[in-house]
Amino acid sequence: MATDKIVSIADLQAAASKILPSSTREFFNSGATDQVTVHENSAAYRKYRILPRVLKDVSNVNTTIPLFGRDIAFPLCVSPAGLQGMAHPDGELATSRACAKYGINMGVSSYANHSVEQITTAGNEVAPIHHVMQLYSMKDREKEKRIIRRAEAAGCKAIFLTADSPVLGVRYNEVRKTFQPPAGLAYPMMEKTSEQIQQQSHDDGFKSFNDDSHSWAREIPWLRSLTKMEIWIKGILTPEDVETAIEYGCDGVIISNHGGRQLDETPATLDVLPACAKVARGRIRIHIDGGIRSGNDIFKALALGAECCWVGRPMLWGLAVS
Ligand SMILES: Cc1cc2nc3c(=O)[nH]c(=O)nc-3n(C[C@H](O)[C@H](O)[C@H](O)COP(=O)(O)O)c2cc1C
Ligand SMILES: CCCCCCC(=O)C(=O)O
Repeated sequence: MATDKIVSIADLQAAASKILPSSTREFFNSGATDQVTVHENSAAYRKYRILPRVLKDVSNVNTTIPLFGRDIAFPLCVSPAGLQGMAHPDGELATSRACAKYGINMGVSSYANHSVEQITTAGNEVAPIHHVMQLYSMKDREKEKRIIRRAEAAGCKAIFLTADSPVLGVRYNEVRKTFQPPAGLAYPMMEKTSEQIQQQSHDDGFKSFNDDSHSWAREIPWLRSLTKMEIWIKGILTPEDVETAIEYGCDGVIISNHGGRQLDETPATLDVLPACAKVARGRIRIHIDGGIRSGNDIFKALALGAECCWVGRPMLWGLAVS
């Protein structure tokens, strides 16, 4: 499809899906087991209709919102997603430049194929942009500390602790295709070269780093003792966990099910948003991701209690066609 004919995220997905090799396409597009949650994340937005009031002056609308100490252009940011080098050689550098160009913020995955220093520099060369550093709870706490220190020194404003991944989701397509990151891609934040990555299966790689004994009491005070960056929890789906995040003094939560890639048959994030926003009562920031594919979707999420939306796959599809 000619890029000037791409007018929607569905078009972008179709165009990217034609270009990408099948194992990359499936790694990006699919989710865990039967992908019930992948589909419901987007379907949930179709359950709501928009009732407009008319004869309102819209000649001068302001879509900005404050986030991490400055205004972003509109209530959308780019979720942390690993392995962007599979979509485009510039990977996260290109994402950072695009976010800067459009005045929004970016999450940097611990499994980025470029370093946080390179990524923050790339965006800031275009325009001022804020980044957040995504973290998993790691077995090697010294390595985790080094990631935090590097992120802080590179100017990141927050840690997004991903809380929904004690183990990597069971993704049938990754098993069927024996998914392996392509040779040549490294994880500089995890201090892993391409050669080291190739020596392990994708799943074993994740297991070898990830600490499945994680807990609120272990992670949050420890992170707080190490950094002045804001601490957000990514992957919350219940009002009870919003309340716990408040008790632990977290700055924000991302209502997220990891785009349906972790535990399948968790509810669509939009469906749990109102109850989560209700308990927050302005005591903690509430953002959302999962299945957001249009301005209408952003409008609905904001109407149901989110302050800002984040997107994962649309950015990967954009990288693939650029
Ligand atoms: C290919 C891919 C890689 C991802 N990698 C990470 C990651 O490293 N860390 C993380 O917290 N979430 C990761 N995510 C989840 C995203 O941050 C986000 O929660 C999800 O993509 C949002 O759903 P959407 O893709 O429907 O917009 C990844 C998602 C995709 C599609
Ligand atoms: C060993 C690499 C794991 C990358 C994990 C990225 C991720 O969170 C995902 O959803 O995939």
